[in-house]
Order: sequence, then structure tokens, then C-alpha cells
Amino acid sequence: MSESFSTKYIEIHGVEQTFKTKKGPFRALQNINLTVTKGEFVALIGHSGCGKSTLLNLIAGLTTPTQGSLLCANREIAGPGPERAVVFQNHSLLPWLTCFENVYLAVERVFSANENKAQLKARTDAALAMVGLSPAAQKRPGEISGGMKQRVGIARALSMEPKVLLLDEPFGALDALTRAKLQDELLQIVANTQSTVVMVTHDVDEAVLLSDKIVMMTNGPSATIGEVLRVDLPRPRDRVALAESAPYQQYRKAVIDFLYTRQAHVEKLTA
Ligand SMILES: Nc1ncnc2c1ncn2[C@@H]1O[C@H](COP(=O)(O)OP(=O)(O)OP(=O)(O)O)[C@@H](O)[C@H]1O
Repeated sequence: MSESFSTKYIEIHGVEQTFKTKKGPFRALQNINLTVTKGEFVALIGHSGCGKSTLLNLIAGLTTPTQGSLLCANREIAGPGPERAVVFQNHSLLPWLTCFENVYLAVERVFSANENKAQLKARTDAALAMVGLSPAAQKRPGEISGGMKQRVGIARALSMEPKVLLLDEPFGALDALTRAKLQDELLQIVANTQSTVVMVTHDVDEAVLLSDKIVMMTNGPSATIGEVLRVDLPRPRDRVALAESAPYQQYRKAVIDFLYTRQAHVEKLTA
């Protein structure tokens, strides 16, 4: 197997997604072609309603395309799988379980066939430690902040050791300071775990700060990929130093130009 072949983690070929609606078929996406390589951080950005979540759901295997194909690690994506963990904006934790139990549930599902309880517990502890949540392990979601809940969601996803981490606006509901802190933590975690990440965002700065590649989508209906911007900023990235740098500003401007000049449609974007 050649190196370039084996490092393609996600391949999307000619994908179209049409929904059945009361008013007839609605084509949300058309002709989507994209490759995400191992260890790459990809941001999906575009105006509200263009189809970012639809595309992420297809990669997650929560839906199937009406045309085209999606592969993960050279295998057709035919449904959800532990190699593709999803973190949603609303953290979707089970409120009656502690943070530890929420993560343990996922660990158990993926590893219980081959590992004993002590090993599963160690994995859970390690995932919570990775997001700095060991002290809150025995608390329930109702007893912790929104940012902490989101960290539990990320810990739960990471605990499954997924090949790909799929993030659907994971920080969208958080205040600016918490959001910045979690972005920095995510950068650190991704550097440590070498994870492959696809993240939906509305935030231009978030996309430039985190990504290796920004996939800019045209407006729907029948949205497609308008442009892919490669972000060649060195890592580790420091938000304060970067904000002043000329290359950062150029990447930022390229995304803003695409969104506001070429796909003008003002809604919900943070620039
Ligand atoms: N199950 C569905 N049935 C019918 N239409 C749908 C369905 N899911 C999504 N759509 C439509 O497909 C389009 C894309 O939706 P999607 O949620 O993927 O956009 P988005 O870019 O993620 O939006 P936002 O940024 O606001 O979250 C929208 O017009 C939406 O109304």
C-alpha cells in the first residue's frame, strides 16, 4: 500500500444529498469531493443553512448520500462507527450519569470485548484528565458549566480513540473566553493524539487558528465546495502572536472575501 493511499482517512467522491420534503425534493448538497488525510485538521465553513452539518452527518454515517460515496480508512461509510466520534454543539450528555459514567459508557461500548474493568476505568480516567476534568469526574452534567460539559463531550469522543474526530460547532454555545480556552486545549490535545479532525464552524478566526485546511462552502440549495484554503501556519500556534502576524491576516482575509464578497449572504457568521 502506498503512503499517500494509506494516509487518506476520509474520501468523499461526488456526493449529493437530497431530502424529501413536503414541497418536494430539496437538494442540499451536490458534487462534493474532498479528501482528508491522516492527522489533518479540516474546518468546514459557510453561511447558515449551506449544508455543513449535512456533510458532517454523512461523514459520521448518520445519513447516507443520495449519490456518490464516502470512505473512511479505505472502507465505505455505511453507518456510525467508533472510528468516527462526533461532538455536537449541545454536548448530548446523559444527565443522570456522572461525567465519569458518561465517558465510561462510550469506553465500555468500544473496548469491553477485549479489556477488563480496571483497563476501561483507566481509559476513562485518562480521557477526563486529558481535558482537565479529573476533579469533576463524579459530578453530574447539571452541576458543571457549559464549557465543562463540552469538555466531557470531547473526552467521551477521544476516549474511543477514534480515527476521526467530527466536531459540529462544538464551541458555538460558549462565551468568547471559554471558547478561546477550549480552542487552545483542543489544539494541544490534537497535537498530542495526532487526531484527524473535521470541524464545522461559523467562526473565521477559529477556522484559521485551528485548521490545516479550510473548506469553504457555497450557499445552498445545491451547495458545494467553493474553495479549499490550505493554512500553512507553523505549529504550535499561539493565538496572541498569530493575531498580529501578516500571514494570519491574509488567511483571515481570504476566508472573509469568500464569504462576504463571493458568497455574500449575511447571517450568523463571526468575522
Ligand atoms: N432532514 C432534512 N430534511 C429536509 N431538509 C433538510 C434536512 N436536514 C437539513 N436540511 C436542509 O438542508 C440545508 C442544509 O442544512 P444544514 O443543517 O446542513 O446547514 P448548516 O450549514 O449546517 O447550517 P447552520 O450553519 O445554520 O447550522 C438547509 O436548507 C436545511 O434546511
